[in-house]
Amino acid sequence: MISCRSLSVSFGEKKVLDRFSLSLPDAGITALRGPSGCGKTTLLRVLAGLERPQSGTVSGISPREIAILFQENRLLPWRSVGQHLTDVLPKDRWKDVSRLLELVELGGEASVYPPALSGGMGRRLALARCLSLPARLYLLDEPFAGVDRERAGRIMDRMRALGLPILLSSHEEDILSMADRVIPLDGPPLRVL
Ligand SMILES: Nc1ncnc2c1ncn2[C@@H]1O[C@H](COP(=O)(O)OP(=O)(O)OP(=O)(O)O)[C@@H](O)[C@H]1O
Repeated sequence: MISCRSLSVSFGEKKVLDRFSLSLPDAGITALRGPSGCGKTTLLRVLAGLERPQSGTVSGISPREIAILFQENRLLPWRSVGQHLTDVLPKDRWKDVSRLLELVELGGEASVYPPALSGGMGRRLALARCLSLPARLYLLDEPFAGVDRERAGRIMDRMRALGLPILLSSHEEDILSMADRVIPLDGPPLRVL
C-alpha cells in the first residue's frame, strides 16, 4: 500500500502540511479537497519526490513509479496532438494513441497543433499524455481546469473503468463528487484514510 506518514512542510514561517498522513488504495480515484493555497500541490510534489518534507515519510512507492500532471499543460506548440503522445510512448504502443485521445475526447484532433486548441482541449491533451506513461500512481493536479462538467464526468468514468490508481487535486465540488473517495486538506492536522 502507498502511504505517507506525518508529513510536515513549511515555507519560511508558513506551515503548509502539518503531520499529514494518508494511505492510498491500489486502484480507484482519490481526490484531495481544499481551498486554493491549502497545500494540495505541495502534497503531490512531495509524493512525486519534487519537494522534500521537513519531516515524515512516503512509503510503498518510488518517484520513478509515478506520473504527474502539473497544473500547467507544458505543451509544445511545434508538436501536434498525436505527436505529444508518440513522443512519450514506445513505438510498440503507438497503436494506443487513438484510444488515449478518445479517452479524453480528442479523437478527431490528432493532427492539430496546440495553438489551435481551446484551454480545455489543451488540458485534456496534457492529461492524455500523462496517462500514456506507465505508472503505479497518477498524480493529477487540477486535471479538469477549463473542462466542462459533463465531459469531465465522462473522462473520470473512463479512467475509473481502466482501474488506474489516481490521486487528483481539485477545489471544484462537481469534480470531487465524482471521485471514489475524498480527502480534505483543510480539516484537523492529522488525517488518516
Ligand atoms: N516553493 C514555494 N515557496 C514558498 N511558498 C510556497 C512554495 N510552494 C508553495 N508555497 C505556498 O504554500 C501554500 C500551498 O501552496 P499549494 O500550491 O500547495 O496550494 P494548493 O492547495 O495546491 O493551491 P491551488 O488550489 O491554488 O493550486 C501557498 O500558500 C503557497 O504560496
